[in-house]
Amino acid sequence: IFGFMDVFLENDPLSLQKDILDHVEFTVAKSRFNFDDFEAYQALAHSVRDRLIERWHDTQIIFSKKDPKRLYFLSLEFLMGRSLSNSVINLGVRDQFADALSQLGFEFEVLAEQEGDACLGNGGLARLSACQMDSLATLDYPAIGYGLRYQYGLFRQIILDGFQHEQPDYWLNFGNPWEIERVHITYPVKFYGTVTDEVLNQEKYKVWVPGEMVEAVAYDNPIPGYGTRNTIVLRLWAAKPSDQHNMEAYNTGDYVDAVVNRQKAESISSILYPDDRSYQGKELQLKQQYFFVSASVQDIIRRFKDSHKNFDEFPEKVALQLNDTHPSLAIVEVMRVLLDEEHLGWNKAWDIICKIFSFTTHTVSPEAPVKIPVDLLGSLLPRHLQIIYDINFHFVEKLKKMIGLDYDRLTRMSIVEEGAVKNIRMANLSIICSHTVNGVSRLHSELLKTKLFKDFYELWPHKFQYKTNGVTQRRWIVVSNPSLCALISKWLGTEAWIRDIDLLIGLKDHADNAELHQQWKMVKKVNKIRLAEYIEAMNGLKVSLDAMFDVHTKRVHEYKRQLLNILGIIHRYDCIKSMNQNDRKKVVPRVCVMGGKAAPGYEMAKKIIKLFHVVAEKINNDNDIGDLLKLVFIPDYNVSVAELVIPGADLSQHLSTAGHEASGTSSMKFLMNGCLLLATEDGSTIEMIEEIGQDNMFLFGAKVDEVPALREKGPALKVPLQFLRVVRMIREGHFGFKDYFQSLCDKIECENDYFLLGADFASYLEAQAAADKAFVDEERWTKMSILSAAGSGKFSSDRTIQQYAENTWGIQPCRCPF
Ligand SMILES: CCc1ccc([C@H](C)CC(=O)N[C@@H]2O[C@H](CO)[C@@H](O)[C@H](O)[C@H]2O)cc1
Repeated sequence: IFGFMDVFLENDPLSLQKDILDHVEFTVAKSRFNFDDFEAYQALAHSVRDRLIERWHDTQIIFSKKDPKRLYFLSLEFLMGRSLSNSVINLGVRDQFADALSQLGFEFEVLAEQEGDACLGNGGLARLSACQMDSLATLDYPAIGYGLRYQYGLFRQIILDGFQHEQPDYWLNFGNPWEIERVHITYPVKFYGTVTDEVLNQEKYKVWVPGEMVEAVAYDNPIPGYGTRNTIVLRLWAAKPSDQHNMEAYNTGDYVDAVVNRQKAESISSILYPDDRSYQGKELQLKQQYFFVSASVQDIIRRFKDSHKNFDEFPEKVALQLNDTHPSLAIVEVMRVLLDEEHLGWNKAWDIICKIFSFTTHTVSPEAPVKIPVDLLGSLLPRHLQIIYDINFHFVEKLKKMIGLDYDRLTRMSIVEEGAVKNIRMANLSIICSHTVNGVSRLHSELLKTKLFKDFYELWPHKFQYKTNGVTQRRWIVVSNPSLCALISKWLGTEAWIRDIDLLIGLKDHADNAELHQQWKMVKKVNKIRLAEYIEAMNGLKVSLDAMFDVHTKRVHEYKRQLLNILGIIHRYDCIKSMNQNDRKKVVPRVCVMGGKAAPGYEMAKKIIKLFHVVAEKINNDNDIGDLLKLVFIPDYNVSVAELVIPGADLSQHLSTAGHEASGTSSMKFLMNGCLLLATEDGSTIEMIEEIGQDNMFLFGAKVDEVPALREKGPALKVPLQFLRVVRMIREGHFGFKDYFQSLCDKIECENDYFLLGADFASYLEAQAAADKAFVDEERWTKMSILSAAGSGKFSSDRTIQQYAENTWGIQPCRCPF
């Protein structure tokens, strides 16, 4: 079509060597005869980037030619991790680069270790966004991700004497080869100020006169698809001082102050809020949310107006996805622009809003939905508050007609929460203004319909759907577990599963094949060795490869019940201690691996991390125990650490009290890597049972509909003696820090035990015993492991994105033809 095919960059080892050495000399500016691993990594990264940019340009050409409906994915968090390995694998040039490097005397894997993680997010929601971007690109959907370019990502977790300490993550210290600064793509963002009325050709319009302006600058991160030339973009905004500054300040001599003031602008996008529990109501957090929303909306409308005359087509060309409520101000911002700048009038503007927005919520707990104090919103965004009041007025008027004067319900559904402190309910705003409201698993969606958003479901049942989460098999098998990737391709006789994961089910036919069993065990061994080496390097602990590697890695939260795991470990230790030599021979050796960050202000979570360390201290140094039980806390758990831990796990734990985990996604990564799950029937685990069968999992605990009754019971609730015993051991200081852990014990004793650790303890121990029993039967375990991977296809983010594209966004693939 374009007749300039031959301009493409060559990928033969010789051309690659030349490109890398050119970047050493001209990009890294080091002599091509003397450069170290990090400089080699930087040169390698730039060579790969060149190929990403080339494909990105070709993709943009197709998109602007075909002018398809586009998806705009708005998320305040993207947990991208490392880009090098994923990029060369999706570009299909990993081996070529590895060859070129080895001829230059470098090893690809060694250079890959030089890259730091891009940790621009907290946990589940953030990593899900990254997996979904990979699937959007791979499935050739015309999409753009919008977010914030934090200068400080999620804090580095340092463990000192068993306590978590946070260190700032200045990840841009040595530059970032995976982004392209778009100095010409900038937008002014306004804050504060007043709203006045203006009359234009007899029409009255609102004009917002801001009190402060900053500049948003775009940084583009190319996202390559796998097995396609399509490469889409993740556009992250950074705040810069606006050059519209009032000269006045300078002339009055306080020049330095004026410049310092300017500098302050940059702080808006500087740091990620490390708390994934609830909105702190901080002004800076709200400024961040509006800053990225305003820049993104201006960019979306600019792109639309570049090739469309009027807004009638807008809903046919634009789908806006709200990743939880954090970007929901986008609704009000689009309304403001359509009203105040495009002068479309209320009805036309409102009609467009209701056709373009879709909202996905990721939380179940009633207190999580974001509420913004009216005062704060009114001072920072005076025009937006007016529009929210108008939206609410129209909504409540309509509601009255539909449900009559049921004041309780009207009050519950109002966007404005009256009370001592008036708040704006961002979840209500998001539901009212979105055509679709998605949960992230089937159970989650049921809970939204019957509890969290019951009023809205009864009003608009058609709006409520669910898209069970998924993870990308490119990063979570091909990149992180190359030996399993090769084994699967060999037994399926194709690599097509990497783009079409349902083919994985083909492994089921070989689930009893001894040869596969032997090779499957070998792959797990290789990955356990890699994990054991990392543990020894990080913790100085030598662990036995014959032990069951039992892994519990995720953010630390009381509802995720890392404490239940620790109580189970203390019970196991206590049992072993009271055994005679002979019985000890029957004990299945365990290496209990825990990892995860606690939000800095989350005291209880930090106590749980400390408790794990003091219990580890006791058990790991108890000669009676030896290799029967070892505890390892992996510090600073992030994406690249997960890529190393997950392939090496035999068993992974997902212990959330039923009804508390919206979905869970780490469980999906473990499943894909043939790791068996010990879990409660919560979130997406329920759908896993349907896919692989409960015989291949170790399930325990109260089911979601049993929880309320158990909570009712309070002090009458029967808890096993073993539970009381292990809690008493902690209370009595068996592991030290007696006083420090009292509050932790208080929270799990009888009526306070909101997350039902006592109620679930007995069945938890049974599930653990069942896992021990299965583990010693290697062929049974290996079969369960093969069937777990074989049945994991549903949990690919490709399936999730396909469902969103067809049922929510109404977008079609637009593939680069060459
Ligand atoms: C404003 C503070 C804040 C920041 C992030 C969040 C996230 C929504 C928390 C989160 O990551 N939730 C997790 O989302 C995953 C992806 O859908 C789910 O799999 C997890 O069950 C859910 O806990 C809440 C509040």
